[in-house]
Amino acid sequence: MPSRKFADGEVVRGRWPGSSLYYEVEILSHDSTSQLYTVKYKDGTELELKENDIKPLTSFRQRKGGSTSSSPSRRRGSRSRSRSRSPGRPPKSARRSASASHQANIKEARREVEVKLTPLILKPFGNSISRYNGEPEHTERNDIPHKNTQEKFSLSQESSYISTQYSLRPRREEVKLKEIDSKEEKFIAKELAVRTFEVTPIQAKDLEFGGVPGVFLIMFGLPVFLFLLLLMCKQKDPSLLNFPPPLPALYELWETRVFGVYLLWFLIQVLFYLLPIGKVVEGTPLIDGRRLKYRLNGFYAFILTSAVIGTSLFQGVEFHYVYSHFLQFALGATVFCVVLSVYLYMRSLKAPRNDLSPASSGNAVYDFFIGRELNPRIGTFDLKYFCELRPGLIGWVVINLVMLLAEMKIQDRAIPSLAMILVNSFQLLYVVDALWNEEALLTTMDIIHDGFGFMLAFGDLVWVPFIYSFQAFYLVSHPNEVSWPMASLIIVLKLCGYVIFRGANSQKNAFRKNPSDPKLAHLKTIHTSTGKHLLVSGWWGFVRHPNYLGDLIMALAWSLPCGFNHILPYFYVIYFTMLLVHREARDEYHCKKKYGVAWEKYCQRVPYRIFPYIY
Ligand SMILES: NC(=O)C1=CN([C@@H]2O[C@H](COP(=O)(O)OP(=O)(O)OC[C@H]3O[C@@H](n4cnc5c(N)ncnc54)[C@H](OP(=O)(O)O)[C@@H]3O)[C@@H](O)[C@H]2O)C=CC1
Ligand SMILES: CC(C)CCC[C@@H](C)[C@H]1CC=C2C3=C(CC[C@@]21C)[C@@]1(C)CC[C@H](O)C(C)(C)[C@@H]1CC3
Repeated sequence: MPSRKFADGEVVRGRWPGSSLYYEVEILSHDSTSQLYTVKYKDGTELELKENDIKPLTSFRQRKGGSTSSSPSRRRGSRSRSRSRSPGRPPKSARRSASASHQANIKEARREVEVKLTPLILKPFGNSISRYNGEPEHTERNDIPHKNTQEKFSLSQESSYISTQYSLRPRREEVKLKEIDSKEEKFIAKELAVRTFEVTPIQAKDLEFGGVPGVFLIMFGLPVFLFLLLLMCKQKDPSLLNFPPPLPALYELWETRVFGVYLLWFLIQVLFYLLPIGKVVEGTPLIDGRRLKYRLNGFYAFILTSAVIGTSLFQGVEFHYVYSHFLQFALGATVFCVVLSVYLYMRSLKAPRNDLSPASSGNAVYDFFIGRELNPRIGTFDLKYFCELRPGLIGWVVINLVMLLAEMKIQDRAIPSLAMILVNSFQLLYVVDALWNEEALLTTMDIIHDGFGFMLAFGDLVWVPFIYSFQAFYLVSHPNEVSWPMASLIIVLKLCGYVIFRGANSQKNAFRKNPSDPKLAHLKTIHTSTGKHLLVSGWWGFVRHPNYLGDLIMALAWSLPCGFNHILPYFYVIYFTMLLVHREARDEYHCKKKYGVAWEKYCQRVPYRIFPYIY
């Protein structure tokens, strides 16, 4: 049996493939068949190396008077670029978790290090570390001499992501490096000037949602559609074959008191958001390396809201008012959302370029919809983050409760129907889960890529509370008796969906947080040119979006308690399938750009997107 020279866990120097440069790595495992070692660089990058490409730490010459200035952060002072991750600068979490002896090893190794790891910013937009270059082996490219800065930094017009690349250079090239750095800076500054929203040609960017006409239609069509749906649902026979009821005039729907109640609700949620309880975490790095801080207190806000609602019920507050003025509330929320969107657009005109969303295009209509500013904040108050989880999502649960009480009142029931209980508890679980796992929101497309504009404002503040509660609204005027065997089947379906949804989301979040989490050691991964890995087994080896699959199964379980008399309560499942299929396509587009051939490899290994053997 062939012997191995290095043991698992040993800290050694590994050659950066394609170069003669060595970096400190940790041996993770050894494959006796291929004779390859799997090693991990300090940034978490894992590679397979031959034994010849690995040297013990002791075989490196000790630098006299070893300065520790090899750290990119020290060399570059406080400039934001130094914050980018590189094999030479491990992420904070990795630094924290290392043992004391390992730390000593790292310090020792730093003194000896003969090379520099320089993160180079290639693109001026976005806040995720990504690049597209069409090949999975980032290691091969990094030592290519960059004679032509312009060529090296050529930017694909449609990409909106910041790209970070590790450049490996011997120490003696420091002076040259500085010259290149200053060229890079000039180039990036020039690029920034060119790639502003004012001058970016719209046609050069792939606009999503059908471009300007598409978003125009969505912005006017969706509110009208919302009111039509609610009006149809209130009809005795809500068949689609029936002529839709006429939309009431705006003045008939507007009630200042309702709007006041809505504002009060919003302000209570603002107050809860501002409470200094809950842990503070950092979001993903922004274009300039900054990481915004977010307080995770959504779950506390939910508990406090429940206490307020419980007390109000006890005090005899008439919650039926919300049901009897449901359309007026929907209009109040829509007006609020339009005002908010105008405010968001106006303030974005003054926002620094670095704060713009990678999705913004330069077209006023499109940007009003998609959101021009990525993370609009008033002080530490993050408007998008707040709206995504609080007033709408918690509001949805409160509206469901209102529907449950309305059902009891209108149908003269002593207890709510089983169908209503199922719908309420399933959706309550969904919302509590979102608030409990609040941190996961920070890596969603909405936070990382989309700006805060009409789309998310309307989605968060109007669509979620007034459409996602549609099944409960339907049951108030269209009772459906569910048998216990049927209820049991629906519960099993809901739980299956939840297990897939939560399992997939938790697996990915844990992997992104710590790729070498021992709990995930059994999972297979492929590495990508960005240094990040993609899971190709476990949930993410089943289909490419297992979390969407779970979410859709849950959506079906929410509609089934409404029975099969009408298609209307299945509207959510139909809409949600369309939303997630479209979202999957958007994500696919971004991932292809980010991961290039590695993504294609992943698609080959995991051919189905959402539904196994179907799509
Ligand atoms: N109820 C609702 O109305 C809605 C619910 N949702 C739910 O929100 C959740 C978040 O959705 P969303 O933000 O769209 O996207 P995902 O949580 O699915 O995240 C997609 C990202 O995950 C990473 N990724 C993709 N494949 C892999 C892989 N194989 N291994 C590791 N990482 C991978 C990529 O980012 P990177 O590599 O950069 O980490 C990709 O961009 C989902 O559960 C969804 O169902 C979403 C929309 C609406
Ligand atoms: C109507 C518009 C054209 C589209 C609106 C889409 C929005 C309704 C959704 C976009 C992404 C969302 C997410 C959730 C709710 C719906 C919206 C706002 C989410 C908060 C639901 C709970 C989940 O657990 C989640 C992962 C936190 C979701 C994040 C995305």
